Amino acid sequence: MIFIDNEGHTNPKLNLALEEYALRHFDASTDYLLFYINEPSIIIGRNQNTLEEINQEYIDAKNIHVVRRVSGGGAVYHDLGNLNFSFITNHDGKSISNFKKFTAPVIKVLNDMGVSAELKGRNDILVNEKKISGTAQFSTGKRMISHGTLLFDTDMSEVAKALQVKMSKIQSKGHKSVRSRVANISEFLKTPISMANFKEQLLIGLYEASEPFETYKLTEDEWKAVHQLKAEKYDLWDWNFGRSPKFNIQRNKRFPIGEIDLRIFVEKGHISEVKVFGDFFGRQPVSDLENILIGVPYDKREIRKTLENVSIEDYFGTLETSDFIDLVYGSD
Ligand SMILES: Nc1ncnc2c1ncn2[C@@H]1O[C@H](COP(=O)(O)OC(=O)CCCC[C@@H]2CCSS2)[C@@H](O)[C@H]1O
Repeated sequence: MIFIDNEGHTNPKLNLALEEYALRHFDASTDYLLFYINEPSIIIGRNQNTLEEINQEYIDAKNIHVVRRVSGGGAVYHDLGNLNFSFITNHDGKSISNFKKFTAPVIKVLNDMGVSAELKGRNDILVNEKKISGTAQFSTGKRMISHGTLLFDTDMSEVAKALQVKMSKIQSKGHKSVRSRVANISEFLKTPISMANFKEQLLIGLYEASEPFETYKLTEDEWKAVHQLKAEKYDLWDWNFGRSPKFNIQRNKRFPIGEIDLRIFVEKGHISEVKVFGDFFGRQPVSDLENILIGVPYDKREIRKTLENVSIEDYFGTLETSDFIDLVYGSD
């Protein structure tokens, strides 16, 4: 087993790029272990609709990263109190759902620390019925990633707030997260230890489970390639938001001019169809407004920009542009 040194980076986009790079390009004749800790972020599963998983207003205000990962499963919150472990190994054709193999050594180390952790359900590690770790896998060709979180001393109020979805009435085939009661490992330790110490103990425990163990430092060229993958994938709105499965939203609201009922269809992150119904009267056919919105990324800033020079009153009578934007994107 070779331990990959991530040099203490805490940018989730860089860490996920490093993980994917190692999966695709590192020596396929050996196993790797990577640890990473991310600054506040929500990490979305491969097949999720990002907007159905996040509290957009909250994450904007708090500058929380939103990043999609390559593995499936639900959305989790990371901060500097959450340690991620990632095994990069060969794929034997069977073990793609064999989480046990990868979680067992981690659980053993926790048990040795006096924490009564156990694997529950398909892929959660629980202590006293509370989740302290969520895991997921991804495979490509002969290689696979089996990775998981370890809530050590994460700010739990942030977990709840950042993942509390406000976007209403969305329908999609996106994978929905399974919400659980969560806890920090530090709560279950008799003697308090720091994250650095926890990380070290975990590494030593995993080391004992699979000697020989050495550390690998990436070359300058490899780091360059990791940064390139970050720039071309993990930094992009198209990957983090746009790649969501198609969804539709239905919203209606009563205004002094009458009721407006809206249906929006979003594909590959862009508005593909809009239907506006209602008992309002405008000077222009509302289908013109529907057409203006087609092709626009389903993103509040982009929608605002598109409607900047559009006279909303032409379509509805007395109605503020901001009220219409709130109807299109939601303000709740
Ligand atoms: N950090 C963290 N760890 C464990 N559980 C969490 C965390 N954040 C939130 N949650 C809880 O899990 C559910 C979602 O559970 P769900 O089962 O839907 O999803 C997962 O567990 C995915 C784990 C992905 C692990 C990857 C490893 C490296 S990068 S991310 C969420 O609604 C919260 O209740």
